[in-house]
Amino acid sequence: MILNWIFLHNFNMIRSTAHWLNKRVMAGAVSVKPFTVFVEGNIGSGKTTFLNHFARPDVDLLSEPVDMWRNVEGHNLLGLMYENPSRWGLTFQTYVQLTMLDLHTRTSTHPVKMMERSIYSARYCFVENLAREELMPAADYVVLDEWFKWITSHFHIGGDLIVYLRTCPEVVFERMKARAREEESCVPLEYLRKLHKLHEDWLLNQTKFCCPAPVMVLDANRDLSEMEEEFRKCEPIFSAALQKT
Ligand SMILES: Nc1ncnc2c1ncn2[C@@H]1O[C@H](COP(=O)(O)OP(=O)(O)OP(=O)(O)O)[C@@H](O)[C@H]1O
Repeated sequence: MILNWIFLHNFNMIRSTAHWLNKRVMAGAVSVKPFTVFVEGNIGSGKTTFLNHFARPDVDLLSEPVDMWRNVEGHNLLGLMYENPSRWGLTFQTYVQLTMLDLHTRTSTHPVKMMERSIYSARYCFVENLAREELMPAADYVVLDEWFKWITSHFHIGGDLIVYLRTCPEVVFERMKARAREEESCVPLEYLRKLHKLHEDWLLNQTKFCCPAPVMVLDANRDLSEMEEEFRKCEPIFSAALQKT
């Protein structure tokens, strides 16, 4: 039932987004502001693979933000955050917010801009999880939230579409173990379950936080080698933007 709903919802959304985008392209709007896609999903859901699938000269790809957090003047902020979230949570999240703002505000001459994650998932999933798990003092949470609200009300973050790579926590847990990223070696399945729930509430159920753009849901549980088929569902939207060139 829910899968039918997702399919119909996605189909209608692709049609209306492609139509709307065509109108923008015809009006020449894309050259001013690229069609901006945020690729979201749990850890290990295949965001980088998705972005790489769309690597072409006309698409501006901003992928692997995690690399920026692993070496900040010699400090591995991601590693510190996992070692001691209560001590380093605010430091790490402040830096994530800064890097996301940098990526959001970078200008682009390409008709399509695709970003891995956004300032929204940082706030609505990761910061929220730290606070709920009481790994972040209430005062730190409030300060981060004040920054978040100020940034999102004073800058044009401007997402046009969110692609949600939807997975089961158990599936991404296996992928995460297999890729063996050093900082993630102690991440338990429970952490992925909590992040999954936060993504679901934000992007699918839309119960707690507002969504900054329409959401397209893809089944990302399939083997990464089979994901091409899912990725192709986005082609009509991106082709409409690329017609400009
Ligand atoms: N705002 C954030 N706060 C805390 N940790 C974060 C945040 N964003 C990402 N991370 C951490 O960074 C690491 C990378 O996660 P992310 O989901 O961004 O990329 P990924 O797993 O490499 O993506 P994929 O495998 O889908 O391509 C994870 O260990 C995750 O917990």
